[in-house]
Amino acid sequence: MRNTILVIDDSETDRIIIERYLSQAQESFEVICYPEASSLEGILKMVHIDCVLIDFNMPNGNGLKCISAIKDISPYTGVILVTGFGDEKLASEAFKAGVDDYLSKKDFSQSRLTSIVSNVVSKKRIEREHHNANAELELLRTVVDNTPNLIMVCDPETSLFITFNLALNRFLQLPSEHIKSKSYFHVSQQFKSTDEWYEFVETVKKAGHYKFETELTRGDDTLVPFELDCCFSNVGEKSYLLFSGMDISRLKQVQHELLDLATKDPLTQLRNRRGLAEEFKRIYKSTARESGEVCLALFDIDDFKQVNDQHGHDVGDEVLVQFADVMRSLVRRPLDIIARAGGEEFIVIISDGDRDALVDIIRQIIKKAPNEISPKVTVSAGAICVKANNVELTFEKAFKIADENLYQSKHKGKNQANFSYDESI
Ligand SMILES: Nc1nc2c(ncn2[C@@H]2O[C@H](COP(=O)(O)OP(=O)(O)OP(=O)(O)O)[C@@H](O)[C@H]2O)c(=O)[nH]1
Repeated sequence: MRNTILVIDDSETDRIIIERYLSQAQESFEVICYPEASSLEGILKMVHIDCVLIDFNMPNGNGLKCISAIKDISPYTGVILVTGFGDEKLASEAFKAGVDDYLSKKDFSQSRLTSIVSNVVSKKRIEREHHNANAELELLRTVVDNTPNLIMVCDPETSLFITFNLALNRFLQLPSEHIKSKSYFHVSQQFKSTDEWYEFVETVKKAGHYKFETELTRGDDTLVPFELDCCFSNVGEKSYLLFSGMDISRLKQVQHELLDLATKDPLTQLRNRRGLAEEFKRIYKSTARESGEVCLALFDIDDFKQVNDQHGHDVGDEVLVQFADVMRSLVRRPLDIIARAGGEEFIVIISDGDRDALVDIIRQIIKKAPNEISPKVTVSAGAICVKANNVELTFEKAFKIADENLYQSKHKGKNQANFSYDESI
């Protein structure tokens, strides 16, 4: 790399000697010479100068006066004061003013000149690189502190926080000195013991990079869903566990809302038919394991067209909502399902109980509906009740049989339920 040296000396002979010495040096120097200091500021602003050699004694002022100007404009340009006198007092004054070195014309030689210039140039380069690295670090720290993501660095041995960003202060509502005495366990209930922590550390070590979803405890003790990205970093002899955590509560809420939109009937707030076949399969399998009964029933409001025709569509809607409430009041076990199949048709899947209890729930719905719904309506049902480990039954087949029984109920005069049991399938 070529270094640019600016020589300011009113003696032409000295300028020529300095230029020749530096040009012949092993290091690559580009030399610019000026007889006086008036254009110093302009040059420093326009050209990158690695080092200025300035003569102490010049007709329009001494070199010392220019030093602070050089330092102000270009703090990482080296300054070497050149003088013909060379006394100790001047040297100490020059260093106080900020020169990087001092060269007396008395013991001027090519090797002395080039070695002083080289040293000053490399010293200033190191200072500049150091300054730039610090500035980059500071910039990085600002970025890290301004990211909304949680950045946490933990000791893999103790799980203690080594360092973290401001987002963690805000999340925990704690000052840094308090956080530094805490560990990852303070923010997460993910691990029940230190053994589980070590197991996790090993998993990250093996995977290199590990991403997972978890809940972190905020300062106000609320649990917030987070996606954590975790990896190992070695600095010197020590290993650190780095976490970068993104708050995914909004994402989870949107996912939940989308799932609701996809699976919920907006009028009755019951679920719709989506995913019902898989759910029936799951319930059927687990009931079969316990040799229990499963009942699938189809309900249809009788003469519903007349309700709409006589009272209007809005009242018809209200009837549907009221019937949903009637079913909710009777079908209440955690595994039970009530869904709107479409129009005025509903599906109930119940499994927790013996056959008589399940049949009774279906009959109670039919009995309760006319008393609870206004304008008064009756309801018909078709159902299938089976001992789950007795017969193989898919949702589609159960639905078809229940639908045939519903047809029978309508055909026989409505306001009733008809059932099929495993013996007849
Ligand atoms: N208000 C309202 N009406 C609906 C909705 N979905 C379907 N319907 C109406 O439900 C009525 C169903 O009529 P039908 O299929 O003839 O049956 P029904 O009058 O109940 O006669 P049966 O089933 O034989 O007792 C139709 O008039 C549909 O327009 C809804 O979301 N809201």
